[in-house]
Amino acid sequence: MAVTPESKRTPLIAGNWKLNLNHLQSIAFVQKLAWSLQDARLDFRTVDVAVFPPFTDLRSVQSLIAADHFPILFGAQDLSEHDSGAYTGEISGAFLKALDCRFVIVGHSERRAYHHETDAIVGSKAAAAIRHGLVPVICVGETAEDLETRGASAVPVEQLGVALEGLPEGADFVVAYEPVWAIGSGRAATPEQAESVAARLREVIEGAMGPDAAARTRILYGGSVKSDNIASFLREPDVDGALVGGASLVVEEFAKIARFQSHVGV
Ligand SMILES: O=C(CO)COP(=O)(O)O
Repeated sequence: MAVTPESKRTPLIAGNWKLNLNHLQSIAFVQKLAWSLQDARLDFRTVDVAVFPPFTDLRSVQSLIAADHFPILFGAQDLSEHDSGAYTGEISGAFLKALDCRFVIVGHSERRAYHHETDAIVGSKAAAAIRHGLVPVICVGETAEDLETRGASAVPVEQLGVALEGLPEGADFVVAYEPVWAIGSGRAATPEQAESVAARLREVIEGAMGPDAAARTRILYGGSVKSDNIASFLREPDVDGALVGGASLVVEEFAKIARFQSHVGV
């Protein structure tokens, strides 16, 4: 879908910490990140910066951000598809909302692979997020084998189609296109590859949720994003930010990614 620069959505730079940084480390990290971005005079009206700590860090991150008015957003890495009941170990959307989470990641490829989350479960989690006023970051992406046998977009298109089925009209959500072969491999997709899948995903959103949703929904790229390749992705018309793993654990590197507009023009 062609988008003029004026209609570009506010970029979202999101750091998925995965199973890293305990609650004490998360406090130090968020302080340093906020100071670094404020020092660099990042204009927070032009970019949203969010971190996704482990559940046990959320209270610490919430308290710090609220107390110091840091303009940093945060979310959780997963939630339960259930709202309450006998589901040992699960965390509900209501619990996350009560900690001021804005976002929650659903369907990360690591959860699909290691926790056997199906497209239907991911859809049900996305719906649970919306039910509780959270913005789901719906992750989709093909494995190396999918890429070889079915091309880049077939699996992400299928995954997103199912995830959107149970969402109400007007739902606010983010999509993250993360090719599994690019995650943690140091081998990022090219900006052209990311754009080509992102454009297909935008068509899926348009088909399922209508043209307004397609125009306003942010589609992120994830997989070996670093400060030296971020700007090339953000130049693509349908790529509206990044979901960053490894590089989001190093404060200076993540701050540099968040400041992509200053080090290379887009
Ligand atoms: O999985 C990712 C973010 O969710 C990407 O991880 P890397 O940035 O480490 O490749």
